[in-house]
Amino acid sequence: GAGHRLDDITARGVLRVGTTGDYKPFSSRAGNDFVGLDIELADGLARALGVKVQIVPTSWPALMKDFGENKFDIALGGVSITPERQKQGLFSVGYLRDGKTPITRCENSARFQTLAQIDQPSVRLIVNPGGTNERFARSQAPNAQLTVYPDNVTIFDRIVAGAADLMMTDAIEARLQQRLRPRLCAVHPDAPFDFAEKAILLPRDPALKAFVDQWLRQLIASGAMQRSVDRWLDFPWGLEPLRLAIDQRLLLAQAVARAKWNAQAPIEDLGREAQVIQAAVKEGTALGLSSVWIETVFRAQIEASKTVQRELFAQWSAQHAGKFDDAPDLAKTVRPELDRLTTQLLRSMADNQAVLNDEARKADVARVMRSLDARALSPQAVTQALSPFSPPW
Ligand SMILES: O=C(O)C(=O)C[C@]1(C(=O)O)C=C[C@@H](O)C=C1
Repeated sequence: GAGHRLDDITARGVLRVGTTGDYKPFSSRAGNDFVGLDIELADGLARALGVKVQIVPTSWPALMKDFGENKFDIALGGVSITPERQKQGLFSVGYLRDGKTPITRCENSARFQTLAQIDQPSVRLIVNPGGTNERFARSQAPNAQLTVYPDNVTIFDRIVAGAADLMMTDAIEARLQQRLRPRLCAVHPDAPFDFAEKAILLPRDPALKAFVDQWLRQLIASGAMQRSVDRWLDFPWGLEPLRLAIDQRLLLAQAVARAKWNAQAPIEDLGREAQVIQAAVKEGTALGLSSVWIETVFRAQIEASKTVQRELFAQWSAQHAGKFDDAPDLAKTVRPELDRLTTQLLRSMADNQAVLNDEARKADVARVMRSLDARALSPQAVTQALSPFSPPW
């Protein structure tokens, strides 16, 4: 029963942790890999309990239902203490004080200082559903035009694109997003509209709560909590577009391989390789990247692509596979797509030059870069593709 969950957890040897994975710096998901301040907290808590962590993905709208259905033991990831949630479970002591503040395109900062300014029919407010942000928007700005937008990750791009005027969210997230998206400004993160505390959602087991509270109090009192918060705010989240470009390029090697298999063409095309490198050097040097660095990165991507293709060819040969019905056209569709990714890769390299060259941030760079979907395709190709960014991988 709920009264003996600490015993259940220790007997099982596993702490099941519910988290949404869509809320930086607390909980961020890439594939099946979760990172962030609260993931680190979950790891630390499990270590203190002498058990392993099992992450259970959930969402803001489903959080309390999943908790009620015992899909996980505890939940964290920027979860605020609210009276509704307190009806269903216990909360640990708070580990971070925060509150709602607007985030908007910087030129609009002066227009959205107060709730009176925001609560107007002409104002287009955007909000993610199911959590305290939606509750705050509906209760504090009922006269504004409200768009409920379900993707917490791309919602900030809607503001950049001008599809919405502002969002009201926790100051810590507003601060982080203004770093990631220079056109956005957190309006008054030091003086939020309200106050809420982030805490760990717990089952109604006083023994578990006593253990968690004691552990958290020590972290807070020693200053370790503040150091973690600072570190996760400063985490190189901005590298994600670079990781995505590398991942997409590797995944596209499957389409290249299918086209070549059907055409019975060789995997290696040195003429095309020279073209790819030359185009990348031209475009990248204009962005301020060194030609040596560009060439190193693109050689690695090409080698990784050939690894994927060779592995697939070996598999298809062994299966005596025939031609594919759905092979794409290499020249008309696949290579233009690769060229588009070249641009994306170079831009994100240029945007992140300082971080990538910072010896002190090597471990964090590795942490962001490692979760590639293409790992399921070929671990060796992933190692090759990532090798220029922080050896050894
Ligand atoms: O475009 C191709 O033909 C590919 O196989 C892709 C690619 C690349 O990664 O850019 C890889 C190997 C070839 O030698 C040339 C280019």
